[in-house]
Amino acid sequence: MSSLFSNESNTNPVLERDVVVIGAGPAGLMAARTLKKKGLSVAVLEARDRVGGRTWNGKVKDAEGVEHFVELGGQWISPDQTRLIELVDELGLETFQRYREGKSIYVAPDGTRHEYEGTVFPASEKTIAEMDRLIKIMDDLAAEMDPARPWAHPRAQELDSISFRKWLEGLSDDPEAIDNVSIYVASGMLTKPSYTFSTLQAVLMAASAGSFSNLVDEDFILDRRVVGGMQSVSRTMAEELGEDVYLGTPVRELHWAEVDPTTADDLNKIAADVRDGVPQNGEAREVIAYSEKVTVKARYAVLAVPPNLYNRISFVPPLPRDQQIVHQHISMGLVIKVHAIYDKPFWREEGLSGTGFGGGRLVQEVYDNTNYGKNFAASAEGEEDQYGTLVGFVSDVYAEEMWHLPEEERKERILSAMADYLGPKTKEPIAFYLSDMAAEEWTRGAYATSYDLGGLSRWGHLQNEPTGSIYYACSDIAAEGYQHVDGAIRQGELVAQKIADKG
Ligand SMILES: Cc1cc2nc3c(=O)[nH]c(=O)nc-3n(C[C@H](O)[C@H](O)[C@H](O)COP(=O)(O)OP(=O)(O)OC[C@H]3O[C@@H](n4cnc5c(N)ncnc54)[C@H](O)[C@@H]3O)c2cc1C
Repeated sequence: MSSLFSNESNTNPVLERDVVVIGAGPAGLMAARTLKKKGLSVAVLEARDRVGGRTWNGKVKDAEGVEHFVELGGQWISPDQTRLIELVDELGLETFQRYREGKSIYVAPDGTRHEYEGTVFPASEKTIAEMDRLIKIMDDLAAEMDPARPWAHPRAQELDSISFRKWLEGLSDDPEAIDNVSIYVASGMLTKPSYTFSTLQAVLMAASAGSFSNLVDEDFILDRRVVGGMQSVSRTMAEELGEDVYLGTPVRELHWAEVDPTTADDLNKIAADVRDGVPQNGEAREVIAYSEKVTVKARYAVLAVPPNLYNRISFVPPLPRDQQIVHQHISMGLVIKVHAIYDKPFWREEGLSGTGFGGGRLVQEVYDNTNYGKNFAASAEGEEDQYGTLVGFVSDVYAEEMWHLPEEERKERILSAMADYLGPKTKEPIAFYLSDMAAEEWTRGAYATSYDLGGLSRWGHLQNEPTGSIYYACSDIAAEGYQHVDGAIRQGELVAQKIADKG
């Protein structure tokens, strides 16, 4: 079979390991850590020059040159994310709670600003009752779903054939209630417009977090952060793995099977075929992962990259037809994470928590994201940062709109939208930074990938099935902790266990 890498001119060092792990995000590192603990040898090949994937500690400078700590990617942990909570503890890391004292702000569709306490938006009684009714319907559906097998839900096909927006519109004629309920999954989680993904996908998001009511409760879903940033979880695992982690090493080609030549169609000149990912009568064979720096021969591969990036790797032979089709129907969402730093958390002096919501607005959610513990700024161990940080999110179609604006106009529009919640001081941060991973070659969007309409019920059952000796691990194909770091950790551990069980 012709190949860019498997030829005589390739003089890269060849490593022999039990398992080659592709991707040093939380899923890949957890897989490698677990495999190593079970006595298997590993090599982790990571495309970027850092570990952590979509978790990433960054910094932004103010005009005085002070560097402020920002989390460019994943950061929050909720109480149901028990495997991640345990791991943080095992790694000797600590967490702190998001600031939540004081009143929250709700900006209604007519632009009026309301202060409120608790988790119920101060909408009209009718809208609140309607939201409660819709949330209850979602809770009931989520309770019926096994998040490991959403395609097995009794109404899977029906719920997967209708967009979340259309489905909500069929249940309610209150657009404010629909906007407010849909943001928890659409802009708030899948970061796609609610008319582009199915109700089944929305129910999965709820089931993976325990219930839809959990998604609605920001004090639950955005509960704690890791002192030193979520990337510290990956960094600490990578430190343990030491020289087994190879940075700046994108895997370009993965050899995984011998095809059965008898399946070739000579008459029409169609190459031999790989059926069902089980060549050689079901025998998995050695894999060889090629990169520009090293080649790894291994008994198994763990592909720990988001599904939208599978096709960046050249599989030799090509993957079975099922996989080739499925991978075309999984795509990343799109969201800009806004970081605005202030001399102090001014909103607290006004009795505000920093939390604000407004369904359908440019910035639909803002939170106090003030740091804790020693990072880049002047704070110390065990103390809160003296600077105040706000984080906001600009999702899907709004994110597209913002990137097409000149930089100053973009900043002005976003800060004005945040000021709708927390007042004019919001417009004067001492430092400002927008993170989104759409321009990152090794992610290409945020927060995570999901299926297009109908995809989950049609192909979801294939996403965790190994292909020969290739095992898939990523938060985006997780059950509990779906699209979250907890899901990545669970997935990494699960595939490591499956491989170890094979011996
Ligand atoms: C802005 C943002 C905010 C988020 N907020 C939260 C949050 O608050 N809480 C939460 O729990 N989750 C959050 N998430 C999601 C969370 O970060 C992800 O679920 C998690 O990082 C997924 O881990 P993973 O290992 O599955 O994939 P990734 O983190 O994407 O890691 C995959 C790794 O594979 C590497 N890679 C890709 N292709 C190749 C190749 N060919 N060869 C070698 N390496 C390759 C990549 O460089 C990357 O390092 C957020 C994500 C983003 C982007």
